[in-house]
Amino acid sequence: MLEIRLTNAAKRFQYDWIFRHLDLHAKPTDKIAITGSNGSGKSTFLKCLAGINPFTEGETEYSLEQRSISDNEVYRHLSISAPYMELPEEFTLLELLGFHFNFKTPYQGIQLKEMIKVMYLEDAINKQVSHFSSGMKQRLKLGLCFFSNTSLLLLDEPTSNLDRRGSEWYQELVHAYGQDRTIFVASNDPGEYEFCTEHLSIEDHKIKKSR
Ligand SMILES: Nc1ncnc2c1ncn2[C@@H]1O[C@H](COP(=O)(O)OP(=O)(O)OP(=O)(O)O)[C@@H](O)[C@H]1O
Repeated sequence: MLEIRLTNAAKRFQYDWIFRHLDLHAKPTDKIAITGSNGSGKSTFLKCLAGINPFTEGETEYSLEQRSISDNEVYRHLSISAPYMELPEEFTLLELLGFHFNFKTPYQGIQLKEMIKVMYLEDAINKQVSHFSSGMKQRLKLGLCFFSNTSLLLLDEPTSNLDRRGSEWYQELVHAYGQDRTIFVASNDPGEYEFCTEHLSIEDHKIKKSR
């Protein structure tokens, strides 16, 4: 189970500070919402946590079962779903899942057939991902996240492109596959993070915490 400690973390692009002076201890199974207005830095914060962008200042410590994980190993323990993350569109669904799970272990041994059923994509098994609707792609992105055996899930606008049924499905996914994992949700839609017990709000370069 993964723990994250940030001490005095900060991010700046050129001369613009996005956030500063952040201390955070995310414990295993914590569910944390990141909120803030458009352009406040929610996605940037998730990218820093994922190691896609580096923090400008501060210390980051990741540990698994009390054992420290080096920065270049962190990616093995996390999954991210975000609007800016591309799917390999030339694959069919079955090819993509086969490829992905060559590298990641399935969560609790779940089989590809079961994943496809849970994502309600049975009719698209041999369809190229480039021909998926935006909602189908979003279910696939979230499925790849939740069905990979990683301790940290980073979800950026998780229900974008999902209809009402899809949004309810997302809640069920969190409930069925997210209980024993640390989850961060970057969002401005309360429906996406109602299960979160901690809130970080980014405004004016400051991050405010509340429960
Ligand atoms: N690579 C970059 N270089 C320079 N500035 C950047 C870069 N990435 C993001 N920014 C800036 O950082 C700020 C925060 O952007 P970010 O996408 O994190 O906001 P957000 O809160 O996720 O917004 P939204 O709710 O609109 O998705 C914005 O002013 C953005 O222009």
